[in-house]
Amino acid sequence: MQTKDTVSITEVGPRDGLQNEPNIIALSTKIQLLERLKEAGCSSIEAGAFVSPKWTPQMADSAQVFAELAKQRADQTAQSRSNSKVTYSALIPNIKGLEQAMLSPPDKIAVFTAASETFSQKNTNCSIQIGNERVNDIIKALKTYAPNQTIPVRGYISCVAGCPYEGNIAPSVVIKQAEHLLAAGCTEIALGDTIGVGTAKQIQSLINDLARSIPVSKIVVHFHDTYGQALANILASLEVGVRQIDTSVAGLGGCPYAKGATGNVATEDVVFLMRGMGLETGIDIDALAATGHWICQTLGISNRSRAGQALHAKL
Ligand SMILES: CC(C)(COP(=O)([O-])OP(=O)([O-])OC[C@H]1O[C@@H](n2cnc3c(N)ncnc32)[C@H](O)[C@@H]1OP(=O)([O-])[O-])[C@@H](O)C(=O)NCCC(=O)NCCSC(=O)C[C@@](C)(O)CC(=O)[O-]
Repeated sequence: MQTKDTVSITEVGPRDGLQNEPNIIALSTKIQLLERLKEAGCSSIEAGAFVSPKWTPQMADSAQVFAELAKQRADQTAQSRSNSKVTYSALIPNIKGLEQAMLSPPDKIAVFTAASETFSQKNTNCSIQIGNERVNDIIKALKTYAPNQTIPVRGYISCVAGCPYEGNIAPSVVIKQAEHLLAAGCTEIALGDTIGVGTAKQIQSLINDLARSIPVSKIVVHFHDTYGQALANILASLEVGVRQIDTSVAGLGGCPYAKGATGNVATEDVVFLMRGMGLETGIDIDALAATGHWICQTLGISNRSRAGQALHAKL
């Protein structure tokens, strides 16, 4: 449960970030990244996706990732388990994905939909309506897999501030979609500005509109930084009560179905901002910056975090 001075960050680099890398990434690199993020204090991490390997080959080894996480947890003593409790979540598109995920159950699952018909087709090969039916099926099936345990379900909505194919998206479509996801049993709604076109006033207005039917405590902001607006949009979201933010270490990522889209806002930049505002994230920014530098070196890519670069230059 968050207090007034706390912000909850979900690190999505291992999923949203790595899914876009052009080269296949070794399982050991993924495991090491997860370990380093945990050591840096990240307490909520989206660790993989049980999507079709034909569609997103970088996530094809997610079953191994979650098996390794389960093994690590089993090897820990009860004491160290409670000291280092991290919520690992997985993206699930359909029943087949859920079946595979439940072999080493994630702590949380994330279903994903869109506020744009065209994006829904490009990303999941189905309409918004069919996507919603899949969400209903997944949540219903989840109860049979884990009858004695409540596994929280995040519901993503892509393209909340604009679509690469359809342009403007009406807030009413986002609201309707969020209401559907909540009614289906989602415990939180992640607003994806997939192509980073949202601006502060627009985002604030969307959240205020949404907050009429959804408690703001259930809203997560998931901003890509393509147009350099993500930090401003996070600040605007905080002003209207949002306390859950998605970020990606070193700004890893992009979107395979949105040309030119960059990664999520960098975790280092957000932690730097939160620290300055006196909002606690539980993340050690130096350890995080070292992790951002390490993963970029390992993958041979540039670090998109401004704070991460500055902190690393001082080392
Ligand atoms: C939804 C599907 C699966 C439909 O894909 P489809 O091709 O329509 O699936 P299908 O049901 O027709 O089945 C075709 C084949 O795929 C297999 N299949 C079917 N499902 C699975 C599965 N789960 N895992 C493994 N295999 C699967 C299935 O078994 C069958 O195999 P075959 O008989 O041909 O050998 C596909 O479109 C898909 O995987 N899409 C996901 C693409 C993706 O990873 N996108 C990125 C994540 S979303 C995102 O990044 C946005 C977000 C969340 O970050 C928010 C934001 O920023 O906006």
